Amino acid sequence: MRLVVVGADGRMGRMLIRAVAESEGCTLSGAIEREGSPALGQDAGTLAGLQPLGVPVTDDPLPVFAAAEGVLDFTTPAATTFFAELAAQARIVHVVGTTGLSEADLGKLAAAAHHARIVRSGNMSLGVNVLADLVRKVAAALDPSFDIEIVEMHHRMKVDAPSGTALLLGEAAAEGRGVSLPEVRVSTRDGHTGARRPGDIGFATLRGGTVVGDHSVTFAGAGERITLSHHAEDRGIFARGAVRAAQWAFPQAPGFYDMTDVLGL
Ligand SMILES: NC(=O)C1=CN([C@@H]2O[C@H](COP(=O)(O)OP(=O)(O)OC[C@H]3O[C@@H](n4cnc5c(N)ncnc54)[C@H](OP(=O)(O)O)[C@@H]3O)[C@@H](O)[C@H]2O)C=CC1
Ligand SMILES: O=C(O)C1=N[C@H](C(=O)O)C[C@H](O)C1
Repeated sequence: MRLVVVGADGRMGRMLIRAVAESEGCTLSGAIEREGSPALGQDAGTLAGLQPLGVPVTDDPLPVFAAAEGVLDFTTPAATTFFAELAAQARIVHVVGTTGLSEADLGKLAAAAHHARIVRSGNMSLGVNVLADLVRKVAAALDPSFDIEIVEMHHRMKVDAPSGTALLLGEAAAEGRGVSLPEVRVSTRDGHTGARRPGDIGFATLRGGTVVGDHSVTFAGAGERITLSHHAEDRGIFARGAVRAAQWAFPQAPGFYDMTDVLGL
């Protein structure tokens, strides 16, 4: 499968180039960066710490998308909605790892999914998606008097909060409990907040250092607590998940999919 990496010089972009190069049945057919990026013109393999792959980084996505079968996109919301339109025009697979997307951004992706095969997830790792399944089951099994709190920690450069993974886990908890996350979500607490409202799902965000991604979901009841957690140690888990998603989506019909479809969860 001919794959393009957009945001090629990013933390995930470089990891994705490596994952594509190491995946059987995949070749890197293009690497895109934004206009003015110092990576433009460099070989994508060299950029990712590999031998040269003969793929120069460019800021012109049109010819690159036209010659590709899929695009791996871990960039920014503005870039992702732009690339979704191009992927729809080219009728190719678009794997979206970008987090911090607004409802309006998601609407644009849904529109693009009439023609593109889009797989989007706040976390492309197998471990987190299995964790989400467990969270859904635990939330359904426990009575609603258990308070649900989600804590995440990421590196100091992360720009969005709560993380896409925290929101994915919150959605799983809300689904298990049969409630709508926007109605029970509490993402900030400061000052005299009053007592916890029964049924709320709380989010706490920590930022610092080089943490790849830590998430935990605590179910706190009267006299007991259950905590389920995941610790990402290497961004390769997200990159390999993204390549797997692209390969899964290749034979599918146009549509909007997520990692539960890819992994059959
Ligand atoms: N779903 C998942 O499993 C995971 C999701 N993520 C998400 O992926 C996203 C990227 O994370 P990360 O790699 O750490 O971030 P980085 O900032 O390191 O990488 C983003 C890259 O995209 C580039 N970029 C921005 N705009 C454009 C554009 N218009 N065209 C081409 N390239 C562009 C940036 O360039 P420049 O810096 O020059 O602006 C940068 O190189 C985040 O939203 C993060 O939360 C991360 C890990 C796993
Ligand atoms: O920005 C990151 O680094 C990560 N972002 C994703 C998120 O928002 O959950 C996935 C992973 O935790 C790393």
